[in-house]
Amino acid sequence: MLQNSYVSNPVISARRLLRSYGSTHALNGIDVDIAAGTAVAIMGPSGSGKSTLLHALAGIELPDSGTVTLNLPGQAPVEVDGLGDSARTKLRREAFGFVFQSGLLIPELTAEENVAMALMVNGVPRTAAIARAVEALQQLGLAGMEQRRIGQLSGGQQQRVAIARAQVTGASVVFADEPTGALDSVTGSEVLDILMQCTVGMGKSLVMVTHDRQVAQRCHRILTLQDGKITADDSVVQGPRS
Ligand SMILES: Nc1ncnc2c1ncn2[C@@H]1O[C@H](COP(=O)(O)OP(=O)(O)OP(=O)(O)O)[C@@H](O)[C@H]1O
Repeated sequence: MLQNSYVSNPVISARRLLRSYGSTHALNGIDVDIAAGTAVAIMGPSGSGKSTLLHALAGIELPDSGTVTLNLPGQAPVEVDGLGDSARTKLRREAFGFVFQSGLLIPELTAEENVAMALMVNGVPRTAAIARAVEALQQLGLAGMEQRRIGQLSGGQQQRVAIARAQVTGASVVFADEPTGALDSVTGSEVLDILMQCTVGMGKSLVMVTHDRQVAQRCHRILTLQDGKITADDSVVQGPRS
C-alpha cells in the first residue's frame, strides 16, 4: 500500500502522522510532502481522514504523533507540532489561508471588514487593512459590494470574499475544504478559477479536500485516502488551468 509521497522543494513535509479517535485511526501513518507552488487535492470516501489530514497539515489540530514541518522561502524550517498554541495560531494567521465550504465569514461584518480582519489580527492598522481588503475584493470581481454584509451576498460571492480573506495576507499555503461544495456547478467552476488564480497562479500552494473528481482534476496532484492511509498519489497530466 502506497504511503510515502515525497517531493523535492516541499513547503510542507508531514512524517508518520497518527491520529486516533477511540478505536478509529483517522490518520494511520501518513507521510506526505506538498511541493511549493502546487495544487494538491485530497480525495477519499467519507470518514477516510481527509479533513483530519488537512487540519493536521495546517496546524489546526495536532496529531497524536508524527511531525509537520513548514519550509517557507528564506526562513528556517518550523516544526508546527512543536509550537505552543499561541505560536501555532500566529503561524496560521501569517502563513496560511483557509477557505471552507460555508466560508466561515462573520455575518455581522461587511465583506471588506471580513477580509480586513485577516490583516488586523496580524497587526495591520484598520485603515490600511480596509484599503487592502477593498483592493483584494475588487480584484475578485466584487467592486461595489465591499460594504454589503455577508447575508446580502450570493453563495459564490461569499466564497470570493473567503478567497480574498485567505490570500490578502500573502499566505504561502491556502487550505480549502470543499470550497465549491455548496455551489451550483457554474458558480463552483467560477469560484474554483478564482481560487486557482489566487494561489498557484501567484506561486502559492493549495491543499484542497474535495469529493468532486472534476474539481480534483484541476489540481497538479490527487492524493487518495482510505482508512487514514494514502492509497494513491496521482499526478494530473494537464495541471491546473489557472
Ligand atoms: N472529533 C472527533 N471525534 C471522534 N471521531 C472523529 C472526530 N473527528 C473525526 N473523527 C473520525 O475520524 C475519521 C476521519 O474523519 P474525517 O472528518 O477526517 O473524515 P473525512 O474523510 O474528512 O470525512 P467526510 O468526507 O465525511 O468529511 C472518521 O471516522 C470520523 O468519524
